Amino acid sequence: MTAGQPIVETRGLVKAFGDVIACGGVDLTVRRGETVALLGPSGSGKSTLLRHLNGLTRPDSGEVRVLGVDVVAARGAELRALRRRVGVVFQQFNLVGRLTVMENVLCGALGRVRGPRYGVVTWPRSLRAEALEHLDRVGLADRAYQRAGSLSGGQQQRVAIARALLQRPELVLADEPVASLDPETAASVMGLLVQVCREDGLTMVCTLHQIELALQWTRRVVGLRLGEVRLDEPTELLDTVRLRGLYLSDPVTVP
Ligand SMILES: Nc1ncnc2c1ncn2[C@@H]1O[C@H](COP(=O)(O)OP(=O)(O)OP(=O)(O)O)[C@@H](O)[C@H]1O
Repeated sequence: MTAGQPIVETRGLVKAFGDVIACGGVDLTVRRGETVALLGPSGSGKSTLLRHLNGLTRPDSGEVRVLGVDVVAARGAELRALRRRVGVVFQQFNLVGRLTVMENVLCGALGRVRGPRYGVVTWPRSLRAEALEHLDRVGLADRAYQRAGSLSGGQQQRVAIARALLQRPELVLADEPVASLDPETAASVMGLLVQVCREDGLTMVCTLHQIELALQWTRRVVGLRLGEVRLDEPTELLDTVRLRGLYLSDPVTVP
């Protein structure tokens, strides 16, 4: 893909759960290399929008194209192939606590090997070396053979980032990646996530609750409210006061 090419495109994306309109006709284009934060109050549809991007949720109507793939039409092998190109970072890290840090990171490469793996030594040496490099990038190479469950929340999320990188993704989706962390750890993990994505030229879309982190680390903010895009601007044009407008109890428009 060339620079600036659309990586994510949604057109008229509608998704309702009963009477609740989670996405009310969302048009969104994210280009290669962008780092985008989805902001908005609880229930504004951020996670639902994100889940459409790797086919975890299917829309009632509208189009979703990711990395050139029609996600709405994709099934089976095509959807699995797309998901191998999309790294996901979850709020709760989703590590296997009883496995070592290294084994958790290696799980990011499951789409690149054939057959099951039992223990670190059954993975190709080249993948182990690559996993260790990513652990080094997130500052945890010295913890490679420790049980993942024994790490702090911030460390576990760093392992999850290394796992996502080992997938060699083109797009990273992060659903509230720092919501479970204390403010200082949240800021450093968010900074790390953006830094590694930039270093590798990856496109990143995340949902966030912290306005300050969006302003500090992402290049563009898409503000949602009641399932609609109310704001879509480069971060450099935004400030805390304007973004707080998204969260007011019943704003007609964001100033
Ligand atoms: N699987 C589901 N079943 C029923 N309702 C759902 C489902 N998923 C989402 N919703 C509803 O859709 C709306 C949007 O939810 P969503 O989780 O996308 O919002 P959000 O902005 O990510 O919220 P939060 O910041 O609290 O995570 C909410 O009213 C939610 O209750």
